[in-house]
Amino acid sequence: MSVILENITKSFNKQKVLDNLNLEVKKGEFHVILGPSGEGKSTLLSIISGLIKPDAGKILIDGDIVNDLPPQKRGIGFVFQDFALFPHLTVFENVAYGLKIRSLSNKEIEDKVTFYLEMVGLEKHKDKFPSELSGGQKQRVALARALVIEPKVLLLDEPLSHVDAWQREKLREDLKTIQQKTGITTIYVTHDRLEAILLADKVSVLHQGRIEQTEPPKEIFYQPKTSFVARFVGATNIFKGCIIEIAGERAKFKLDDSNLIFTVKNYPIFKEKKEISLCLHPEKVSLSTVPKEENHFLGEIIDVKFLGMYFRVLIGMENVELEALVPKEQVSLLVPGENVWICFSPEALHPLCGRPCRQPCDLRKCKTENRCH
Ligand SMILES: Nc1ncnc2c1ncn2[C@@H]1O[C@H](COP(=O)(O)OP(=O)(O)OP(=O)(O)O)[C@@H](O)[C@H]1O
Repeated sequence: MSVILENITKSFNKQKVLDNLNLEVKKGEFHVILGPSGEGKSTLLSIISGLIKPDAGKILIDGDIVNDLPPQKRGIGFVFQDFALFPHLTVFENVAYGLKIRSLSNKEIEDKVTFYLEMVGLEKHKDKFPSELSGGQKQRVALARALVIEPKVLLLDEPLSHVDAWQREKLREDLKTIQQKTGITTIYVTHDRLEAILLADKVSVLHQGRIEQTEPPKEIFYQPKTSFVARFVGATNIFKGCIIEIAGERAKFKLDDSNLIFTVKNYPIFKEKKEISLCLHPEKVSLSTVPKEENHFLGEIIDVKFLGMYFRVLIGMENVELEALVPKEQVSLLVPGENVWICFSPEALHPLCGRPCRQPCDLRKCKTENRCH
């Protein structure tokens, strides 16, 4: 079932948390809402489920407006961050609870609970109490309990945040498999960009009460459209400057406060003398002892941080600092104080909007000066 939110607004104590928010989740989609803590992610899920009423706006499930339907009539399964299991009931009884209050027969309850406990890999633990389970197992019970009522939509509120790192990976994989198997429309909120990449068909980034960009994970990560999205997904190199020349497939971009000129792919929104910001993902920068690529600049290594498989390298060049994420094989190059060639392709640079649009931003449609820029 599809879920559509139209112009949802919600304030607490006169403080706006959601501000004319629009969102479209297609049938069968695994949709991740990504945003920092306190941006209103849980509020958004509570509004969809009916636990909280919006101050304004419409909630549509499968095309029907459900604003006035109570939570139990919306056909929604909810998995909370903190499991919210009944401590005095066994795993089986926790999962069976939603079916009992719907007055199903004992046989139907037995069959459905067994089916979903098998799906989440907990059939052997059905007689245990929540206190006898690990965090990951508790969240599997919560997932089975949400699925057993066969909801039209599954909402998950940071379900992996109280699960240890080892179990988190396995549970994340299982969640994706279960969602694909059941085909249930799923909305998953998180502040963790890795979870968003690994799980989502589509990611929506929430900022200042609105969805700032909705796209598949690859586009969100490599083609962020606002500086907030860029920073949040790790595209930390953001340059302000001006398009000074356009020639066919290429444009020249001069950075503010520097003599540096980058060669950029020519985007339809570019015009000569246009002021714009470009972002460059640190992964798209390579460091070399010899100049490579259309963009190559000599810089000085300022700092090197070890991140496991990669090094995060801070390099300075002509009033500009830039981050590169480079594989550890390049470690011999990386000595603070040494010079190094900073290389990247024109395609690695992406234009950003000056300010967010009311609708999720789409630069391809944004050809005029006055909408996004
Ligand atoms: N019932 C409430 N009464 C008053 N303020 C609330 C209520 N619920 C949420 N808020 C406030 O609304 C804002 C958004 O909260 P919300 O829990 O939706 O954010 P979140 O993005 O889910 O954060 P987190 O990732 O930390 O869970 C916060 O400032 C919070 O204090």
